Amino acid sequence: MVNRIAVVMAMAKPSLARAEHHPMAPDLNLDRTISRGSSSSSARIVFVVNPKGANGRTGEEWKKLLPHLRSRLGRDCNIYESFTSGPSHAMDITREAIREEADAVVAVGGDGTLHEVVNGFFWAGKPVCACERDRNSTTALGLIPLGTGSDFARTFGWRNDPHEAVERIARGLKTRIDVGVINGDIGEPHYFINVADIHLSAKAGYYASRYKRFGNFCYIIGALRGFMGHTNKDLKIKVNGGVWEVFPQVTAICIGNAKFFGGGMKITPNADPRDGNLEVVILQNFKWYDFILKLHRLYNGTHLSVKNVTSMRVQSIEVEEVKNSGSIYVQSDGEHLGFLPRKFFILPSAIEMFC
Ligand SMILES: Nc1ncnc2c1ncn2[C@@H]1O[C@H](COP(=O)(O)OP(=O)(O)OP(=O)(O)O)[C@@H](O)[C@H]1O
Repeated sequence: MVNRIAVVMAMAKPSLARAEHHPMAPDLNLDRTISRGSSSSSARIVFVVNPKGANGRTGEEWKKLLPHLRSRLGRDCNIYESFTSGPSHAMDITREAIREEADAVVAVGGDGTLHEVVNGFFWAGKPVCACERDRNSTTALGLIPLGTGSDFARTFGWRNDPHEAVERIARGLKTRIDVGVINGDIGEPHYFINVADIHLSAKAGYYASRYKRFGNFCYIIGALRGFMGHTNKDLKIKVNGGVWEVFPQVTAICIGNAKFFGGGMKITPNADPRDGNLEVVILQNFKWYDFILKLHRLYNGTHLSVKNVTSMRVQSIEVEEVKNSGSIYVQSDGEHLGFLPRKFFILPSAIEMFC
């Protein structure tokens, strides 16, 4: 699909008129057309760029990448770029791109940007679709990992190397991946692609996000801040719609569609975003010194045999406090999502992704 024709540069804003080379679909009302393929079948790819990702590095790397992007994809694709103006904007851009029949939406940034793009694939609890489009042709997801942690990419062994990422898109190979869903008192469901987590790690992540300017060091600052005032809590858990079970003195629960979080910690080492399951890892009765003694095992994914660590594969899991305090943090893909109770479940093969 992605290997033909010539580069056309159009640096002005695209009009709402139908694209000259894509008569069946309207031009995308996005920030800018970077390059225009010359065939009527040119794929339309929207790059959603967070210019502030990784402390501004994403925006700079994106600018440097453009000449390569044009030369590698420009012959075959109409390429659009759209810069996010702030939190949640990537969701709106993605929804608009899907409704306007984009062939792919590519998140350019970190896990937060990817998370928002994934959430943009859904609206009011259903996948967004282009009304007039053939049911068999959907919008694919792509990723140019350029964030601080870029943890989702690690599951596939992808580096923060934008040239490699462009190559994956150029190859055009795709795989269907699962998406996690979170329901709670938040009205609409929320989606995650990487890891959702509860209690200490989620609190640490909440604080880490305030210190992204320090790069990966933000996770250490977040962890130290998370420990302040932390107490392990008795939680009730229901797996796959079964019976409620009490897990005493829970330190953290991590629910992985993929393997890594917190800037490279292999927390759910058996998770695979293509297997229709979530891997749940429960840490109980951990003290601060346990993290120091066992940190290397958390990073290399050998912690499942450690005392007070439980793991299971689930399709759904509900988590509540035994005594409700409303203060147990919940995080999804590194984004703060409020507090318990919550239900998590898997949507198998929900999105097609360049791999
Ligand atoms: N223009 C913008 N200005 C400020 N914040 C933005 C802007 N666009 C998006 N954001 C927010 O920035 C957050 C973090 O971005 P992103 O995930 O790309 O980088 P990161 O946090 O450095 O990387 P990682 O999540 O992999 O650690 C996103 O969740 C998004 O809400």
